[in-house]
Amino acid sequence: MRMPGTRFQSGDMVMGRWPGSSLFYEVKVLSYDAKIQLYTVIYKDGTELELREVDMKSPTGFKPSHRSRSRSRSPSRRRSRSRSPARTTRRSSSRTTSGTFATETSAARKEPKMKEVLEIRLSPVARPVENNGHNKHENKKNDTADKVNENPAEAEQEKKILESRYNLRRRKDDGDAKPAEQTEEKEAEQKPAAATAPITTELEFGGRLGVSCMMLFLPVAVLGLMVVCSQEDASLMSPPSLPALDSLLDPHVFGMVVLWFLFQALLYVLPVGKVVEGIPLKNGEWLKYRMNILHAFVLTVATLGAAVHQGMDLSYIHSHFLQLAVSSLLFSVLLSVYLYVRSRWAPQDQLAPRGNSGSVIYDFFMGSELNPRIKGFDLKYFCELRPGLMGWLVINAAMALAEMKLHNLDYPSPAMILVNCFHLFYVLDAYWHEEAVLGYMDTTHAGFGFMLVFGDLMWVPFTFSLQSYYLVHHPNHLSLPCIVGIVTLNVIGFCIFRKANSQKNAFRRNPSDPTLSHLKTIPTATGKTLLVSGLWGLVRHPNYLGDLIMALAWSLPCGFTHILPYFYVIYLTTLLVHREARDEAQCRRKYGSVWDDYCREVRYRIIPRVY
Ligand SMILES: NC(=O)C1=CN([C@@H]2O[C@H](COP(=O)(O)OP(=O)(O)OC[C@H]3O[C@@H](n4cnc5c(N)ncnc54)[C@H](OP(=O)(O)O)[C@@H]3O)[C@@H](O)[C@H]2O)C=CC1
Ligand SMILES: CC(C)CCC[C@@H](C)[C@H]1CC=C2C3=C(CC[C@@]21C)[C@@]1(C)CC[C@H](O)C[C@@H]1CC3
Repeated sequence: MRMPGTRFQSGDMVMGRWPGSSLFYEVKVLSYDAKIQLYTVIYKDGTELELREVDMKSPTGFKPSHRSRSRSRSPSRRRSRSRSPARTTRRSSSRTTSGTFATETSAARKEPKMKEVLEIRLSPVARPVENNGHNKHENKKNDTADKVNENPAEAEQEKKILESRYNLRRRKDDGDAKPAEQTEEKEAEQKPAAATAPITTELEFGGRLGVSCMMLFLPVAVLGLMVVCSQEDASLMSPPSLPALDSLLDPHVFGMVVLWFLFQALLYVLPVGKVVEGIPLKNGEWLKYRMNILHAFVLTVATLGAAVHQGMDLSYIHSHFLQLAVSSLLFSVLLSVYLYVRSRWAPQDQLAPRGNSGSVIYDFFMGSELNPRIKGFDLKYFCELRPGLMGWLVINAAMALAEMKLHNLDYPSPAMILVNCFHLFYVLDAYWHEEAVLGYMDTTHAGFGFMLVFGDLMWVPFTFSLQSYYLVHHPNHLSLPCIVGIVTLNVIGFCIFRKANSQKNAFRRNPSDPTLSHLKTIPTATGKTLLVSGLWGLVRHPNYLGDLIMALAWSLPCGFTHILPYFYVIYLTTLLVHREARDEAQCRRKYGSVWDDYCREVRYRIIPRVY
């Protein structure tokens, strides 16, 4: 793609300086950000970094060094042989000239060792996700801490070297990198150019065909599961008796879905709760978010409680379950169309890196705009936590009432109580850690399109509540030891999930946090470090492990007669395995060969000794 006003163009193969050295490697130019005047380039080993124009040269005039022909090694392979990239910077240039596609300028060879180092600007670091607003600057210092090195003096020395040598800046589309300041001198030197969004070339989910199939199949699957769940024989093998199609779309029910969405939107804009800064935009602005979800939850419970007290029958949700799902689907489609249309006018620097392929169907599914907002109203953040997750809890409560009504019970069954309590606890935990969601992958990387809209507004409330829906029609007796066993399993899962997430969030907020000083870490070239001990040394995604253990505990109260209540476990396993692979690819791009070092250190992905 043509990038006006720049010396290098997207797709050009040029020589890019390896930060902290005088070595130049062949790199491919991916894009240019005019606002911060940095090129995103990719090295041959897959490391993506951002370089200034002064650190890039045209390939003509470079000669490969002698040894380069016989021993081919990428910058990071050289590094990984001995040390992490942070440490590599200490090595003398003579030792590092043996890479094939590493070539050294003759001028650079003559430079004294310290002068070889670029004028360094330390990589901007992760934005705090749970404590935003206080420590922007503190983080810049802290994230360079190298805790692998147990000797404080040496660690300090290493930190200084990093700080003084690195001129790396993480790719902006990694989401949490704050654009670095340019010196006035440099700004004057560089020509302004139009901001362009990188074109998505690697299509996920099987590309256009894959996402088209998903868009047709997923809604049908949700409705199919709901129909099967309500039948006496909830077997996936027995053909379900289908409801009349014209009964599925009820304008009254659709009105209720819209009302629910608007009610939650109203609670979101209430001027209560603190406002925090979230992820930065490509133009360097920080988005602001209001944290008032617990207020919204309490007000929702109070409003529904008052409505029930006034005679509203919550079991309406049970009797109109399918219609509600169809209306939510229709609402999701309409919202996704709106999002796609508005994304066509969105500024380039606000497009999501994964949803800008140029294919209508693919971009509609993935979402083109990263953070679509109407004034300050953030549609993605709002949908991720509010109408769907709260709707899920309301559906669960309605199912408990329906069970009592259907079976003439004074109280819901123990199985129903367990399922309701587990789900409530999970959602409340997410609400308690509301700010943490600002740092999760979906918030930082994903565009807001059909996948997430449908996921948030139809998939979450109507598939996550299948267990309680199932129990209405399929009571399951639980003995006391069973109850104790299931609760214990859920507690174990929750402890792993919470500890892993809190540890990572606290570490990203402040890598020098004294409560985490016992944990080992490895540094990366971006200035960020990775945890390699404790839960994060056991597997690469301990938070996923905890989530999966909880998922199992939620299904067990439904017994073993049918597979349907285990749908959530199957879904979550599939989603998290896929998500892990996506995250892995992303981290490999971000951290280069240090990620491989990390993977060697922490061998298993989600389940210790198994996977
Ligand atoms: N119930 C459900 O349906 C779903 C639940 N979830 C849950 O949501 C939560 C968030 O999940 P998700 O956003 O996918 O992923 P994570 O919260 O695990 O975030 C992954 C990021 O963490 C950082 N990271 C990875 N390894 C390390 C390490 N060793 N040390 C420090 N940082 C590391 C990397 O980012 P960087 O280095 O750039 O900081 C990586 O990109 C999870 O608990 C998950 O279980 C998720 C999806 C669906
Ligand atoms: C349509 C597809 C099948 C995929 C849908 C995916 C979504 C349902 C999930 C994507 C990421 C999610 C997260 C959560 C809920 C499910 C979705 C929206 C949480 C909010 C659940 C509570 C956790 O504490 C945080 C999670 C963040 C990611």
